[in-house]
Amino acid sequence: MSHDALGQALMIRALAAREKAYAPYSKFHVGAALQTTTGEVFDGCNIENCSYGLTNCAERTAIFKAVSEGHAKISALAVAGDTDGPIAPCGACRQVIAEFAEKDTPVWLTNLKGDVQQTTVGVLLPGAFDASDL
Ligand SMILES: O=c1ccn([C@H]2C[C@H](O)[C@@H](CO)O2)c(=O)[nH]1
Ligand SMILES: [Zn+2]
Repeated sequence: MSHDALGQALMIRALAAREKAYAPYSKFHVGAALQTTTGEVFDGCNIENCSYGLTNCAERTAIFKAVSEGHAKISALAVAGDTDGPIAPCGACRQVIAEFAEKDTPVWLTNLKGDVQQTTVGVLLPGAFDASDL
């Protein structure tokens, strides 16, 4: 599959996962989809809680699903939300993404209008704290 086709497939999967969002408080629905280095695809949605700080973002839901199934290496990621421009992952998710991806791992950020920003994990979190700093 070409790079562009992979991005398209993951964005479609992220948009589908977004439909499952549990977001009764913010009403802001987000979906994410990733491919692992072993070729599997995992997706996730945001899951809120009445104790707001316990919310899990879509990106981390997808990553935790993959890691808990034994796939701890991400080779590509897409995120979709109903934003004006392409969605911007929060800082917490950028750090968690960095844990399981390489700096040059491609990331597609999109919205419901079809705006797309193709970036990389290293651009999303320059100067990341990582395991080599420990
Ligand atoms: O990239 C993002 C940005 C926000 N959210 C969620 C968290 C919360 O449930 C809602 C509003 O911030 O959107 C995500 O899941 N991913
Ligand atoms: Zn987040």
